[in-house]
Amino acid sequence: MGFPYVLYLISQIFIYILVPYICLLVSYRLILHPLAGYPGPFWGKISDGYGGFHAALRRLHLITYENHIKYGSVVRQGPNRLVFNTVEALQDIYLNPRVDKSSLYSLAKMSTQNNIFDTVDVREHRRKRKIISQAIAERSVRMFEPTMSEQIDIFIKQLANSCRLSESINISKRCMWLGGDIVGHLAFGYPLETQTDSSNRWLQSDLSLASARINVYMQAPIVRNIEPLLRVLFAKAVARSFEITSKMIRTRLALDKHAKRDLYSFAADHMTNSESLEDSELWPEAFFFIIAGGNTAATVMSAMFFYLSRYPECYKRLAGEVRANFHAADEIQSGEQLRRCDYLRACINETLRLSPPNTGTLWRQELADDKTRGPLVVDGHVIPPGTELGVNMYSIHHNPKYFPDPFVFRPERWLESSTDQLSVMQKAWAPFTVGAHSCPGKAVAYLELSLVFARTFWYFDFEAAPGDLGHLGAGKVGSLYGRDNPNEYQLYDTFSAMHDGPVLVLRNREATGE
Ligand code: HEM
Repeated sequence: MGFPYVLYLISQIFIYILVPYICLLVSYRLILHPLAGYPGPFWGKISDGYGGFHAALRRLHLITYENHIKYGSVVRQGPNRLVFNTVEALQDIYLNPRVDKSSLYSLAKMSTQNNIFDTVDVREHRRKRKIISQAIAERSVRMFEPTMSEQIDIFIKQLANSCRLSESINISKRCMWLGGDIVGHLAFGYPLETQTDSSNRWLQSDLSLASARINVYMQAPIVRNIEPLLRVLFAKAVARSFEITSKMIRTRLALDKHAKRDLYSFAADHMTNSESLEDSELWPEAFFFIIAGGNTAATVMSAMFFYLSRYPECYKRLAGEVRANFHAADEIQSGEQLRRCDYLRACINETLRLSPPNTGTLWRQELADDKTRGPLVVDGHVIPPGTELGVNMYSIHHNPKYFPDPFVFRPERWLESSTDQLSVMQKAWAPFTVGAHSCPGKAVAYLELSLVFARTFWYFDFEAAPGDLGHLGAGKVGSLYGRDNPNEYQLYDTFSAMHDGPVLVLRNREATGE
């Protein structure tokens, strides 16, 4: 066997084995895995400020590994990206009229019309925001409360049912169904009924996929070029999403404009509207509502169930507060009694700190037509035009400079800290972000979370399921990428985070006699 033959053999091995292997590996690690949105060995710990796709790049050594917790207040992510971890940067970026959403947001567009989220034109965004905010402003939320309340009653009834059957409950799933059903009503006035009927439950997983898509495109815009291929690969998912959206639209259009307190009733006169999703300006907004409002609230609920089942002192204090403030289940609604539940609000705020649903970096950029003289300065750094900027939400919420013992669930910090410390924490706490694009759904989220927990504590006691089941959702000792803390609820950065667990067992409260 001569030398040329060996060379030939090596080249054949390279062409037929190594090249396909590398292609498969790259497509699996870079595209399919992050798109699928499932936790696995190639997902980075979010605390590094990169999460999702960048974790995959890092694994392939295509980017260097730098991390806030090790490297401090600002890290470079790629040639034109800076991620900060300070209060100064939060204000300099998100509250700065010279800075707005990065053009990356336009990559999220799904139909021919933009929605509020993927609109990067400042004036156009302002117009949409004015209309949409009305639908979820505090006053409108009060009118929507009876509908929300009905959905929460279904959630409670189903928990009671599982209690009766002595079932362990994966609460993450229940919260996803509840969150989806509430925003289905809020957006389209439509009963998705995922809590009671399993046939529409695929919607939540498809929406998680849509959210992972946004994340991948924002982390690596080049991947957007394979969208036509993805539409073929995920044709079934795309078709059924369009089918259900059309059904929701037809059902809603058959009713009077003001028959429901939903987004349609507020926006119908102000946005172009048509039965065809392609032409309508309103329906992409309503569809975005389901992504924005369903999964986010479900993440906070799941995380709060997790932390309360791990911190018995907090559990006891919250149970005591709820049971002392209300005398009957039907009193649990918005109003003075709910407002008096300070510890409940502190638990929600502490969960939003530890587990913000938008765990990653919300990218911003200096406006292209910025006429202001002088360079843009963020936290003392001069920023070259075109640089993408952001503060990583997970990192700043775990920065010990602002939150002592950052990994500990301590709702008391929101009630018992000194005025100075409280002011520091409030400036660094931004789960709804701040500025022109901050979340307009905050009032909906607080009411939903408060009612869910007040009613759950009214009817039940709960704890983590025994054995291995009870560890679902927790970090595991020995895991890589910082996922080794058994007391930390695990989130996966797919723009609006994914999660699984905790699994709980519930008991009916004896005091209620049920
Ligand atoms: C705990 C629950 C929630 C959290 C933590 C949250 C967080 C956020 C964040 C961080 C943004 C900014 C995203 C960005 O700049 O890229 C946002 C935007 C938005 N959220 Fe929420 N959200 C929650 C619930 C809701 C709910 C319940 C609704 C609607 C019913 C909603 C509707 C929206 C809308 C329409 C936007 C786009 C605002 C704009 O671009 O001007 N959110 N949310």
